[in-house]
Amino acid sequence: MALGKFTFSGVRARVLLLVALAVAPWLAITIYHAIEERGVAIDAAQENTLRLARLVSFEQRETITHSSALLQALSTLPEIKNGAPTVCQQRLSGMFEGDQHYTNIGVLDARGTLLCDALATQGSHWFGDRDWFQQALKTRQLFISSLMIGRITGKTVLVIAQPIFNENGTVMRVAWTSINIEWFQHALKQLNLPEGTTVSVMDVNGIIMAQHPDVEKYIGKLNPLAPLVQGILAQKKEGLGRAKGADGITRLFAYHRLLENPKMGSIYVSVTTPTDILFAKSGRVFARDLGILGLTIALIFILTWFGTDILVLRKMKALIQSAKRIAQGDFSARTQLAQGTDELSELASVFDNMAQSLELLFQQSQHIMEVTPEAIIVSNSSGKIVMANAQTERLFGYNRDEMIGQAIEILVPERLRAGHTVHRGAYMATAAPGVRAMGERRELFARRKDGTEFPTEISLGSLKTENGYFVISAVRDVSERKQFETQILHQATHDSLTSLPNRILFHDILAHAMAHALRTEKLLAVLFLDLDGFKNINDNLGHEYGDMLLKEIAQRLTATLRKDDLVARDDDLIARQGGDEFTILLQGISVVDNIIQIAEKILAAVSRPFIVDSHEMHVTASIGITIFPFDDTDIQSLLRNADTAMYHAKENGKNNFQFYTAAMNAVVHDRMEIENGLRHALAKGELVLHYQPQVDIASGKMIAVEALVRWAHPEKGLIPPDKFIPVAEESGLIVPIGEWVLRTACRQNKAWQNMGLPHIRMAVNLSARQFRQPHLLTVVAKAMEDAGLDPNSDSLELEVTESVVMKDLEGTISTLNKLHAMGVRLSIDDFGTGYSSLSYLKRFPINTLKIDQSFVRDITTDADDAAIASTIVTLGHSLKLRIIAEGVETAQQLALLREMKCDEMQGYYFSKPLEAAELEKLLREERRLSG
Ligand SMILES: Nc1nc2c(ncn2[C@@H]2O[C@@H]3COP(=O)(O)O[C@H]4[C@@H](O)[C@H](n5cnc6c(=O)[nH]c(N)nc65)O[C@@H]4COP(=O)(O)O[C@H]3[C@H]2O)c(=O)[nH]1
Repeated sequence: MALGKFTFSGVRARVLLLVALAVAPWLAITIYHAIEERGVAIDAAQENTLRLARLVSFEQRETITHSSALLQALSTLPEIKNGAPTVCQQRLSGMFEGDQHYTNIGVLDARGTLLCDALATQGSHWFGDRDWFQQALKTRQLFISSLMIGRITGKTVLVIAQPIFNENGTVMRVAWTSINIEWFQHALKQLNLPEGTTVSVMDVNGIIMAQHPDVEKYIGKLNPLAPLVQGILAQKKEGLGRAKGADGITRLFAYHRLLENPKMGSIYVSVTTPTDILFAKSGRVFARDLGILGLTIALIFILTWFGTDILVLRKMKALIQSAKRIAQGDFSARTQLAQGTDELSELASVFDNMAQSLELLFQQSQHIMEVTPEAIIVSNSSGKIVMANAQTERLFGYNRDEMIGQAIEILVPERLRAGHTVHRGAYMATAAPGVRAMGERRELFARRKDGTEFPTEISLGSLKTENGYFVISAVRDVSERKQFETQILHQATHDSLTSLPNRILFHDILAHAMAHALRTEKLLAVLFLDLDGFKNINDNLGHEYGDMLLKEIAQRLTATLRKDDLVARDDDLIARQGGDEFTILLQGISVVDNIIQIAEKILAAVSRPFIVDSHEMHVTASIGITIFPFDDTDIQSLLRNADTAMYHAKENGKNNFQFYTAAMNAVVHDRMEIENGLRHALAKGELVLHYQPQVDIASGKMIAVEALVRWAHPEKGLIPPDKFIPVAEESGLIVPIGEWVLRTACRQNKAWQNMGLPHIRMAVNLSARQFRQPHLLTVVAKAMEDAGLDPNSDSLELEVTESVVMKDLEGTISTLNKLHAMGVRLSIDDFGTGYSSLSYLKRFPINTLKIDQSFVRDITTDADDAAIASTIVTLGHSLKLRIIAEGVETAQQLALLREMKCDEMQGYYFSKPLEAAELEKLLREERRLSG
């Protein structure tokens, strides 16, 4: 909660609530008092009003009493009681002259006929229908009428009737007098009434006889309160009430019955006063009291509001601000509140002391961090660096500003960053709230700002708080230790003279290699090498020279097995067994020829002279070879076998290698014979070319020949190419041989052309090594040019096997494009045996696909082979290529291929490969395909 902002749960609100609770009784008492006051005022007003009603009633009753007394006195007079009408008339005539109060006085007989009156009214007048007459007869006592118009005077009057009895008590006559109602009015006018008060006198029907003030307005009209009052008066003599008038004003009214005996008729007085006026004073007092109270309370609230701020909130604000700054790491924050004895001042003082202790503690820990020999790095939950010490700067080469806010992975080599992020996530996922002590040690390569890497040991700890999760890493550079360990390990596993792996490491690696070879179904070869003539050098030139020679030999062996060698591999290993003995491990061997090649290279390398300190030294090597798993399956036996084989090599005249088994040695023998013979075959002119026709299936015409090399060995006769081409390929002899074939074939074709024979294409095979030789394009161009072949005459086609073109695809495309540009047709040999990438096939500028003869051989009997052949035809045609099938031997095979729409054929069915002269005959005959 931010202080200063008002909230209902804040300190200020609570204080205000307390104040409100404190003033509430005061407010309640004031209101209660005001209500009381008002009650008293009402009671007093009611009392006054009723008193006024009584007073008016009393005054008005005088009129009636006076008139009744007059009438009763008259009734006792004999002239009135039973005198003749004339006598009666004499008595009454002029009786009220000059008296405003009465309009008349008269006597009626028992039937209501007028006998005499004061006005001496002439003629017969009957009042038997008048209520006052009938009531007087009926009640036999004085009766006062309601307001009415006098029949004789025509004035508004109130009549009082008095029955007159004879001795028997029978009503003989009725005396009456009519009172001028102005009499009542007159009496009212004398009253001095309070403001708003109205006094009315009403007859039995509630008709207003007199009123003060505003008499004219209401006289003769029905008082709206009359029914209410009459109802109450039927039971009581007087009363009080409150009612709202038609004008919307609420009035207090008091009423009083004028006559004691209701049977004598009913007149009553009513006094009304508007309640507003009555309660105005008490209301004013109440409003004043409430106003004063409100102002006082408001003042108290204002004082409380600001008082809370000054006395409490400012101190609390200072405390909170300081606490926040400390939470943000600013330990210099203090409340700066004056000393005091109150609780808040005491709290502030305790707080400041605590802050001071924290600051000291922080400074101490900062100092410890700065002087610690380890790089301390603190990172947050998103892996961003939030703190680093001086040692971090020294160790990583960044200054702190560069590191803060960066991902911690900037300190990790790029290749390890992704893994580091994963491990960081895993470490954080296991975090529990609180402190995880430093301790989890890890080893990791770190990266300096300049990109260099170094090994580190990292101790990890973490802190999980409400403010977040932090990982603390203490990083130590362990380069020296690692170097030392590596050195020790190297010393233990390497020969100190040559730095080659020693016997121990060789055994170790051999054990792993054997397991690996079994899994991958490859061969291993262990070569045991012993120098021939080393002892002489040691004896004659001394150990120093011997040592130097051994170092040189180690280097040459290493260079021989260098990484880019065609046969040698990365994981091949040379070790020094001791003295002049070396062991070599060759891995991933699939053909024995590879071992032979390497052994030959080693022999050649060792036998080259060494010049050490201007001394020329000659040594050779004897090598024994054993093959795992053929010869044996355990390390000791393998090494013993190789050693034994090495002795055979020594016995065999040194400077040679021997396999442990006789069968292997026979293979080596044959191969070496071929290789040696082949070296001279070219010079001796022992190589010849045979040509095999290629025929267009649709026309049956011979359209090309394939040049196939043969070795006419002086002793062994004609040797087929698959016996010597692989040896030539491995030894590199294929390059000069291939060039000879190309040149010979081009010349032969030109010779046939010169003879005027039908034009045919000459197809020549290119081996892998030939295809990759740097001067291939020059060699081809030169061969065509020297032979005089027209590049645009479709005279030369080069056949490259599928496996060759599918290696180094981009290089292949480039070479093929260049050959194509030279006007050479291109064909893919043995198609279907490799794994062609069809997308690349599209990009090769080739003309022909040659279905391998392994599919053609069983095409009529094996549905799979037929399907493959048919697919190749369809695929080739979709790529606009011509398809040739090789190895076609039967009419059935040809028929099927024709059905498949294969374009060309080559095979014994048409012709075997022939010498040039024989082929010339075919051309001359223009031999065609039958069927
Ligand atoms: N069973 C049977 N075989 C048939 C039939 N028709 C042809 N052949 C044989 O099939 C081979 C076709 O040659 P290739 O696939 O290029 O296979 C060639 C080629 O890869 C390689 N070769 C031959 N001459 C040369 C050359 O001058 N240079 C290179 N680099 N390799 C060559 O030696 C391989 C074998 O050549 P050759 O022994 O001459 O064997 C030839 C040929 O005599 C038949 O109907 N039935």
